[in-house]
Amino acid sequence: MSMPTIKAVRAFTVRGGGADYHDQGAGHWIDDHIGTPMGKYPEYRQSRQSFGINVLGTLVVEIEASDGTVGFAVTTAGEIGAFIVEKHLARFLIGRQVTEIEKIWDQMYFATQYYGRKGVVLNTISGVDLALWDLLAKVRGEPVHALLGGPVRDELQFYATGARPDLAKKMGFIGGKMPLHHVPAEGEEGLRANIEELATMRERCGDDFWLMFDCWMSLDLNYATRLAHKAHEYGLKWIEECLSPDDYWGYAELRRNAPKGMLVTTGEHEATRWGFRMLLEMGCCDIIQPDVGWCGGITELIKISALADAHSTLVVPHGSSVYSYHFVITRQNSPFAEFLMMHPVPDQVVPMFTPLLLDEPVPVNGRMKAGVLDKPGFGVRLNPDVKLHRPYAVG
Ligand SMILES: C[C@H](O)[C@H](O)CC(=O)C(=O)O
Ligand SMILES: [Mg+2]
Repeated sequence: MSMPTIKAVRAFTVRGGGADYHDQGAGHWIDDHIGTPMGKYPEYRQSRQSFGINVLGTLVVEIEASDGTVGFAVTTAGEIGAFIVEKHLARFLIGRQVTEIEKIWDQMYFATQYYGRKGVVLNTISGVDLALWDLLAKVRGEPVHALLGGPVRDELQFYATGARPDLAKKMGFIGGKMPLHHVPAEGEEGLRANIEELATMRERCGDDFWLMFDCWMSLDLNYATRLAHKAHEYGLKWIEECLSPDDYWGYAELRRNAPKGMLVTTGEHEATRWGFRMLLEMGCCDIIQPDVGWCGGITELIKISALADAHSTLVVPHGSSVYSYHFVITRQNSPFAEFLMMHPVPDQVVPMFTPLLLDEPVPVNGRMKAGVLDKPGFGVRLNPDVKLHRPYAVG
């Protein structure tokens, strides 16, 4: 069977929400005194935007095939990503068959290795990879999950990430992960405030609802260990991303020190099979949380997930909307998924990448039927009302 070839690669940037979900307006829960590694500086404590969490913006990668089919994907990489796509990566795609995903990934990774390996370069490679999967699935007239082996369950179950687990419970989610608001530099008072918040949510949500803390790389080992033990009294299910992603040794120690029954999770800022190999072989966590838009795309997540499975470790991808749903529905070692609450309060469910995509599915009563994903590609369209900017158009 002759396959179409790749005719054009285009990279756009977008501001305001979308894949850079931290790029929100004023008053959003996601920018309200959340603990970060910059929290040691009082002037950067109240707002993550104050230290530039949203400087990148969204990158949209569009890939057009010789038969006119267009695949696309979105990730967090903005103008830097657009430069890398148009000036460097496009050469590995133009003229290739749409099936050559594995070879293209290998060439993108090793051609950028001298300045890449992680971070914005891997976000960008992920965006190209996801657009290739979208394109191939559209050419074949199938959903991406079918290319990955098909669903292993009838529906996805979600926990919600947001400042109000009590509201998430009312909306049918299986759990609520809240941001940790105070960092070690805020002392014992901050630690007490963190625990009081958990106690309040436990009171409102009852004993059986999952509650988790997302610590967004903001703690040190000693504080994380103390927090974990105090939070255990309130049945905290897991403690997430406590330390720097580079501190594999700290994570291994934290996992040894954590109270029995509490899970240690991390990995949303980790990338590639080599990065996750460190987390898995060093026994850093109970659940890995790769973001498919940052870790290397679907091509790399397949390898990361297989490695995790061999280490009896669950894979619950970070955010990433449809790109994650199409993967999670196909894997036994991904028993549930994350839904990031992007409503500012958040008292209602809105699409995670709002307003960038059309047809982006959302959980209903904390669940999503597999059939909702039965559309060609990732099943989403770019919203024509959102203004795209192409800074590095070639030719
Ligand atoms: C709420 C967290 O600080 C972050 O914005 C999202 C995240 O880490 C997660 O969803 O996990
Ligand atoms: Mg997180």
